[in-house]
Amino acid sequence: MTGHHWGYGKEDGPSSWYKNYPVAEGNRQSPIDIVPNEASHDRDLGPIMTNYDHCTSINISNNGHSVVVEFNDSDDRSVIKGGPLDNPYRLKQFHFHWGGKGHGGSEHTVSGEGFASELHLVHWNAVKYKTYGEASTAPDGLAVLGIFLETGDDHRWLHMITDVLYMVKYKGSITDFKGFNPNCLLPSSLHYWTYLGSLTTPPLHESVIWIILKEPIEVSEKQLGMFRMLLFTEEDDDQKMRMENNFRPPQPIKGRRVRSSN
Ligand SMILES: NS(=O)(=O)c1cc(F)ccc1F
Ligand SMILES: [Zn+2]
Repeated sequence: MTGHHWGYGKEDGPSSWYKNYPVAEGNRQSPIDIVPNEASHDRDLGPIMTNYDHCTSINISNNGHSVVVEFNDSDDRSVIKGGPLDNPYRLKQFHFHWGGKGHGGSEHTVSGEGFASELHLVHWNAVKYKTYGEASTAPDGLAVLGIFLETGDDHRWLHMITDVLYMVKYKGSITDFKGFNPNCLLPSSLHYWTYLGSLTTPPLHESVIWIILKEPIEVSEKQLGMFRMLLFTEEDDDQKMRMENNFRPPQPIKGRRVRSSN
């Protein structure tokens, strides 16, 4: 019996995930709508620090839900620390969520406004937990750094990713992707909002400390269009489903507090 099938379509999309993943209706689900003037400014929330050693990227793949760049997480070479985190969290992978041509695409929204896309850098607490799997089910197990992408100028470094997307067009495809330093995808300001939430795809574990950067990065419409040439479907699948709108809409805040760095 393979794991539950889920997707972003009418039948298997976000509104039906609760059937196989009841935590979808839990008290700390993600994403959420962030309302800046309701966020509490916390003086003792320090800056976040990323220390990404470029030689830890391994491969890039299409998992049928997004395009994912995996990292070697066997030591603390590439970590995020500071801010709301009690210790360094190890970079495991990053991936994207995006919309269809011209509308929506991000998962988190700001005052109800969505962005064209959202980049998630996924880290796990290797100080407290032995494996990513164990951390992914613990309330302080994961830290995901979210970065909004808006359309505008070409992003000089995103080309390193969009130029190889043709190699991972189909679900299940994977190719080498070494020497990529995700520091090149960060905006100039590391000011952020932070709150306690969950994975935004099944299994929707409530194990994520979210850190969402306030400043979006700019990418061109052309670069975003490259993501939309990816497919949800496998090479031998006769129906070719374009990979787009792979985002979960905002979930109930359920009394949670969103904190803001200075
Ligand atoms: N979109 S997400 O950053 O919450 C996420 C990260 C994972 F590693 C696995 C599942 C996820 F949904
Ligand atoms: Zn994500």
